[in-house]
Amino acid sequence: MSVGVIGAGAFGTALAISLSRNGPVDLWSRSETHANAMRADRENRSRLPGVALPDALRVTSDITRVAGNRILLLAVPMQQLRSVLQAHAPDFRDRFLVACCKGIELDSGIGPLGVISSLLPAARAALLTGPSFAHDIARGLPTALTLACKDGDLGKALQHELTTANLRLYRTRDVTGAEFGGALKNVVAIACGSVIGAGLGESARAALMTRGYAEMRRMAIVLGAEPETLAGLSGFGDLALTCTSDLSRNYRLGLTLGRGETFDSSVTVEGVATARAVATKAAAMGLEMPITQSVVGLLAKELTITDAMADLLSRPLKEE
Ligand SMILES: NC(=O)C1=CN([C@@H]2O[C@H](COP(=O)(O)OP(=O)(O)OC[C@H]3O[C@@H](n4cnc5c(N)ncnc54)[C@H](OP(=O)(O)O)[C@@H]3O)[C@@H](O)[C@H]2O)C=CC1
Ligand SMILES: O=C(CO)COP(=O)(O)O
Repeated sequence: MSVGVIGAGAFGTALAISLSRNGPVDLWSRSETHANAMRADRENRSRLPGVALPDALRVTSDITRVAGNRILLLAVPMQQLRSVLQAHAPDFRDRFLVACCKGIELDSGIGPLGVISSLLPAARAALLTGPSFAHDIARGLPTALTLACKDGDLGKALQHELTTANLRLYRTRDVTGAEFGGALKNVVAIACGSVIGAGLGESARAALMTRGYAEMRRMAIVLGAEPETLAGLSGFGDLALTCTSDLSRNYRLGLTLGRGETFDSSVTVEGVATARAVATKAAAMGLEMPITQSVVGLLAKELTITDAMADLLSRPLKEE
């Protein structure tokens, strides 16, 4: 099946590079100028510098051209997914849509597949998520991801179509677990970056990763997810990657918060909106999510790291 990628950012470009090892791939940018530059340079200098675009990767700013493919990967930031779908819904009809974003929508509290089904109820959709940095995928380094799809047969077909020699896909039907694991790990990564940036040590980071994982499980399981999904690539796997590497933008934002520095607001950091969305949702569900709450407070500058740690350490003692 032919593949098109919507969104020529770091991840969309990396996936297009990787998949073009299987056959031709169309990569769509909303900007004609950006598409022209990528075609001329055979590189995405603004979002993924240093990796050549293979000949089989065709760059376009023409939505009808990319939408001619059977499988469309949606590689745009979570908070933009709805507007992209609204703008191009007629072009996406009868396509297999694979959301590649990680987050929870701020206004609705739902994840990428929820957004797709709210706008296109008949769409056949899946989610691609898990531990991977765009540069690693683009350079052909070994990577394993999760393909989540409620429809088992479609999930199998997409798993085969989107696996490459270096990109190995596992599949699950637990879309809720995959959506919430991938979204919440970014919030925990901001928390972990903050404590490292503030010089509070590796032990504090390990505590936040573990208790953050407990928050991920708590919310996802109440929403119907399987615990095993949270323990898999889309949950624990991505948590491990994002909370320990300064290649992660979420972790780097945390580092700057911890150091009292400012972060470039043009960079995509999914955990910012997701922390707020999840905190609101947790309150409505009556769930305790103290680390998420602390991240919301830090981002809003209502809390310092010292306050946040004091709050977390003084919570009532309980069983693990
Ligand atoms: N980078 C990574 O390593 C990974 C990223 N992801 C996920 O992929 C998703 C995208 O991230 P990433 O590619 O890194 O982000 P980038 O910031 O690199 O790129 C975002 C892309 O989306 C485009 N875009 C934004 N809004 C719209 C819109 N309304 N219509 C059309 N295009 C739009 C941008 O276009 P423009 O340049 O014109 O603004 C840009 O090309 C995120 O959810 C992220 O969590 C997942 C795994 C790894
Ligand atoms: O999702 C990612 C790794 O799996 C990328 O992380 P960042 O969005 O924090 O850069």
